[in-house]
Amino acid sequence: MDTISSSSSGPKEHDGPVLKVAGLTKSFIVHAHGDLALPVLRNVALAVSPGECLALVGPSGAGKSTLLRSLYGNYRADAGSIRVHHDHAWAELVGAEPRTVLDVRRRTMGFVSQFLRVIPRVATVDVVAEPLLRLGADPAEARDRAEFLLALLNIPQHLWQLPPATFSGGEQQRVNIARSLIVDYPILLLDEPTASLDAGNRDRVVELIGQRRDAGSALVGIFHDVGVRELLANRVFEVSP
Ligand SMILES: Nc1ncnc2c1ncn2[C@@H]1O[C@H](COP(=O)(O)OP(=O)(O)OP(=O)(O)O)[C@@H](O)[C@H]1O
Repeated sequence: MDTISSSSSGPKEHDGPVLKVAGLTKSFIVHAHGDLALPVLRNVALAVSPGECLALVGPSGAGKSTLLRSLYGNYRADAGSIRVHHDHAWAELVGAEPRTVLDVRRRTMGFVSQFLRVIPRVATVDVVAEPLLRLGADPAEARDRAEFLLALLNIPQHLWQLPPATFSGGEQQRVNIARSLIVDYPILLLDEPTASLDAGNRDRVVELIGQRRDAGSALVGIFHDVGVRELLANRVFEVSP
């Protein structure tokens, strides 16, 4: 398979960890039950370096998704620190201003989820190109790269001009992967990136993500498929309930 390169500065800028988590603690407050506190993460500490892929493992309900979403800033931590190497410095995400979190997401830390947040009426090729355009890329170059990724991920060409709202689950997932990989993020969070894919597409996505790891991205992921985990992860992190 072709190796893709990006117009962004690329992941290999820093030796040592690019993501450092310490003392991370998170409870959910369940308002329907008298503001009951449900502790999920207690004192989590981890670090991930360029070229590494850390798999989050643990039983269902242990807190893997909560940890991944907390790293991306979707959930607010109660205590602790999430530091990301961003713009040649360290950005602390716990307690950060929303604009800091958004800037880290735009340039440094991508998230590949199972589900595409469909934007109505926007053509698939533009959905995929958008993260690169936001970084100021040339529109023709962003479009070329979007088309390249869509072809690589087996999205038929006649679908590229249509909005992905009516696509199958697996097609939407591949559009989402193309959109998440169009920027060469130094850190990539992966939530079951191959969940609804057939074997051929799963292998292609695994290869693409493996290329990112080998090119120096730091990956943290949830991979329920043991075969996928074994191909991608070089370390595991046990999330305890
Ligand atoms: N938004 C929320 N509000 C309240 N409780 C939540 C919320 N999200 C998750 N939880 C609870 O936190 C715990 C951890 O959930 P989480 O989804 O992180 O587990 P997981 O390890 O990813 O599980 P699985 O492997 O089944 O996806 C569960 O008990 C869940 O019910």
